[in-house]
Amino acid sequence: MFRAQLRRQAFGRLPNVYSPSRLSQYAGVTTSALIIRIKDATIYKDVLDQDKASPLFNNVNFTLSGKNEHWAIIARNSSLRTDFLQMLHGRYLCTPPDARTYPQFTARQIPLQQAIGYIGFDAERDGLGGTAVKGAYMSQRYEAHREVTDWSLLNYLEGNTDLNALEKPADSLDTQLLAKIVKSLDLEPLLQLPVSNLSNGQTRRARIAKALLAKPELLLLNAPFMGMDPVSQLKISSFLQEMANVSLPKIILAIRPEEDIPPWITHILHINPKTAEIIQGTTAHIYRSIPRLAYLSGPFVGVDLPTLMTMKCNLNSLLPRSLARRQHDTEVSRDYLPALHDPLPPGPPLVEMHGVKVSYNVTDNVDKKTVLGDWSESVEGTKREGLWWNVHRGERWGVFGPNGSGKTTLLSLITSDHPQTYGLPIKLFGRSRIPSPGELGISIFELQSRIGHSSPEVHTYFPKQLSIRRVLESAWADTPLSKPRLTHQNDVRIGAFLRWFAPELSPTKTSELQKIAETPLRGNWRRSGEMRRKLEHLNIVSNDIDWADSTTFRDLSFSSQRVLLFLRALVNSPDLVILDEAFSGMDKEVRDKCLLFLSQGEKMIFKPHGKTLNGNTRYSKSLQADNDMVNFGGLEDRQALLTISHDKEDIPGCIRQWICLPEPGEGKSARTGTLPGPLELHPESWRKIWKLPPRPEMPTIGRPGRGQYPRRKNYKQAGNE
Ligand SMILES: Nc1ncnc2c1ncn2[C@@H]1O[C@H](COP(=O)(O)OP(=O)(O)OP(=O)(O)O)[C@@H](O)[C@H]1O
Repeated sequence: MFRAQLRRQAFGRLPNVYSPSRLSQYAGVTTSALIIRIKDATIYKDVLDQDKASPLFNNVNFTLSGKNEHWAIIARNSSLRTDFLQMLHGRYLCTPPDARTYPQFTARQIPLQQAIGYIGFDAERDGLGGTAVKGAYMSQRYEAHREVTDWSLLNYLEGNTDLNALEKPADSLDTQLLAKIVKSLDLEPLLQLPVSNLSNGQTRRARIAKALLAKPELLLLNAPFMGMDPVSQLKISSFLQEMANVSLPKIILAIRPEEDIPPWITHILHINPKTAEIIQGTTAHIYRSIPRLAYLSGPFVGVDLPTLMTMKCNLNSLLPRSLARRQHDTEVSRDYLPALHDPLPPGPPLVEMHGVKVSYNVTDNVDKKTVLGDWSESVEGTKREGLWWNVHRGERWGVFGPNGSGKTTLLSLITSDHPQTYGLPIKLFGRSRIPSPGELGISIFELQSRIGHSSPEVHTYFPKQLSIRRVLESAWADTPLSKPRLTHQNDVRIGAFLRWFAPELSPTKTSELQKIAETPLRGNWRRSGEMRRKLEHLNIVSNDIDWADSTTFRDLSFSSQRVLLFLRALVNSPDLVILDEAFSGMDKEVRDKCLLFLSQGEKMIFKPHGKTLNGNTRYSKSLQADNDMVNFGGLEDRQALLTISHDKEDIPGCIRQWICLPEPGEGKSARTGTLPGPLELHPESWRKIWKLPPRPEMPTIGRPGRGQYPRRKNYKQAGNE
């Protein structure tokens, strides 16, 4: 009776999904012991939205107690995850105002800004924020020369990033904590390095360290594992668990549904991407409510369906029928490639590296650091120093390796952003950078016209004031800001790209093409003369894509900016396409659309709600394909592709060759291999690339079903007690 009363007092109405375990969990917890208490709240982005009655979240109920509970916020859409964490952080308008309270912080009079820390890696920009200085131009990252404002990582962590830093007393720094964090996050060897030289993964670790050093009571981490190699992911996850276990600080993670949910997470809050409806409870409870989540990111992640089927587990109750059927029937990848798919025969070499070694501070024996090629390998039977690697036309490479192993450095040698490209034994498109007797060197302008490149670095330094159309046009220019050399064909190609991606790029999120596709015409309308005329008319008049002139790169969301840079890398059909973390930060559906476009161009469309009886019915020929008006048909055989990603979901299905760089300082050489088909349909290959141990036995979810435990007799026979 008393318990029921208390429950009513603390929560009012019950949360959207309520589990008995959750009920008992809060019985006995007084309101003042709660860290966050949100009850029947409606959240608006700003006051104006309130007038328009378009809330971000409706009827939010959420409680974070001081108990040993660890929450993960899961949503497919990056902006939903960010908005929810920001809402927990005290941002946005809450109605009624007292529906969102922070009882513990209020009782102890700790200001919210001090009590709650937030770091976002997802839709927010990389880099170390305003507290540190990133290079002013892309190649500055790879230079050995240091400016006075090139703060070291130690300066950054200690907060000494003012020019008169020495005049500031280093009072509040907890040196013990600093030492512990630096050790646990493997930052020790990087402490004296300028922050602008850190790799993406190293930068992320540095940001986590900085946030922990501020000693918040609660730390909100948005997509902390994005861009981290699988080994670092595990290390950081167990370090966060260690901190969270003692509530120093308490941690809430926001992750994507396809990411592994760390095993120490006890509670999940899932946000529906379409309706923003919230479902929450213990992990076991959520896996039972949303079996798809258990399959995608829970204990079954990475286990292919046939293996799952053979496991002693009541899968029927776990997997929704449609998913089971789809996984079973489909024999094509997301980008419409068959499960077994031979690589293309290699053409002439585009990139030749004959013993490449990248070192910094070579004149200083103490500070000398080799970041790539610090090994010897067997080349045609002879031991040779450095990296020996060729990329041929028709090849599709995945470039892998732990954070800091030199992947971006390797690609920067190819794009020539790295100053050492000139002195190293590298040939690009058959020529060296510097002229040799009887041979002209390849110019930077020729390189730029033959390489399409999208990466977090390109994103950071790209001029944001350009219109969407100008961004695509700049693929035919010497630099993003110089005048492009355009022909009528280029214009038609740009129009085709803009139309295909109008739902992602235009302010109205609609596409004229879609409207035409839905126009009812008589007879075999998709292939009628009338349809063709309509499509041709679009190309001539082009007023359906006027928005591309009036909308700038800056106006787009982070995910759409990434889409635009991906399209820029493809639009002029360069000989070599380099996609370095090009899909990170994109929403899942958008990323899959980009992958399909890379492989099939305008030929195929994906219908998320198509019939699932036969996997192929989800894909159908496009209007353009039906009317022989495909302008871009995906990556061509004469092109080569290089992709970098730590996320297996971001690897294009066409990748057949892979190279994995060793851990820096390991002395081992790079490993190479091939894939039998799309990585998505060969999940075991991912473990092979990363040399990961076999997956542990699948844990039991919820109450064990029949046959999940060995019979008592066999159990004893096996020598167990
Ligand atoms: N100017 C420099 N001086 C010394 N070391 C540098 C310099 N520039 C880069 N590095 C180091 O080179 C190494 C390789 O960096 P790179 O960005 O190529 O790694 P990566 O494999 O792409 O990592 P990530 O997966 O984290 O993006 C890193 O350890 C980085 O700190």
